[in-house]
Amino acid sequence: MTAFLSDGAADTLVRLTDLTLGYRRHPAVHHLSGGFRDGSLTAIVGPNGAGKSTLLKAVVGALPPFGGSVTLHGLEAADIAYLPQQAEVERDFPIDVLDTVLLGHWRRVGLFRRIGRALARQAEEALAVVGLSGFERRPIGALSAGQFQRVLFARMLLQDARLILLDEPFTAIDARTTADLLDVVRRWHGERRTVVAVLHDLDQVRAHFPDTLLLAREPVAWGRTADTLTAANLDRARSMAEAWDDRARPCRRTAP
Ligand SMILES: Nc1ncnc2c1ncn2[C@@H]1O[C@H](COP(=O)(O)OP(=O)(O)OP(=O)(O)O)[C@@H](O)[C@H]1O
Repeated sequence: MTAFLSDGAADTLVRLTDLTLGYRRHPAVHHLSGGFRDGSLTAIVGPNGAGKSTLLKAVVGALPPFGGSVTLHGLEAADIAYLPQQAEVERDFPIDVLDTVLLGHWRRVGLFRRIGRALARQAEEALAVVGLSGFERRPIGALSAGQFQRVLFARMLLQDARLILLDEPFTAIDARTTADLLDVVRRWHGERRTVVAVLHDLDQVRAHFPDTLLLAREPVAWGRTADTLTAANLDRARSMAEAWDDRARPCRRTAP
């Protein structure tokens, strides 16, 4: 059975209305409607190229929709933390771990305000939460992929965002680091922040994520994880992705 979250719920923090997204007029996500509830913890899953990263980019406002809309209820830019895929994060510049974490504050304190002792202490505490005490003065270029991901989570801890969007946060990350960072995700959920994560490990999703959006260019199902990740829905997502033609012409379907 296909379940869809009602997008009219009063506690919806992010509402998607008949959202169609794409690049250079080629659609990547079609006619998606639904909502992320305030305080919910949602996984977005689907085959490669299903439009998962594209959807996160639209929610942060980095990609204007072809059609439909993203409505953020009572959220400002500073309330949103977005972690792109590792491959998209630049770490060639000479900056150390502590300063990277402190960048989590820039939207609130401004780039050129002096960082006081209290803020530096918060950054150190965030590093302790992710298991990186003692790494403060290490250049970020000298970290392993897992250590760097811990730094980015520490930065998000400092950001104190209401909506946290994570794009494949545990890809190429070892089991120990994944477990530690999943603890951070659970902590955010316990604090009633809204967390949305693009993930590929379905066992991990079933174990830790109460809600799931299954996407295959078009939405397949969106609701409680157990109702969404059924064999039938997963089969459907697979066949929808295989049937997709990347050279498809711009979408002409009208809203239902
Ligand atoms: N910058 C871009 N320019 C043009 N097309 C793009 C761009 N980014 C993504 N696409 C295309 O949009 C479609 C959806 O891509 P997207 O990265 O959102 O998928 P995904 O579900 O996140 O995939 P994966 O699981 O492989 O990360 C794909 O066909 C992809 O090739």
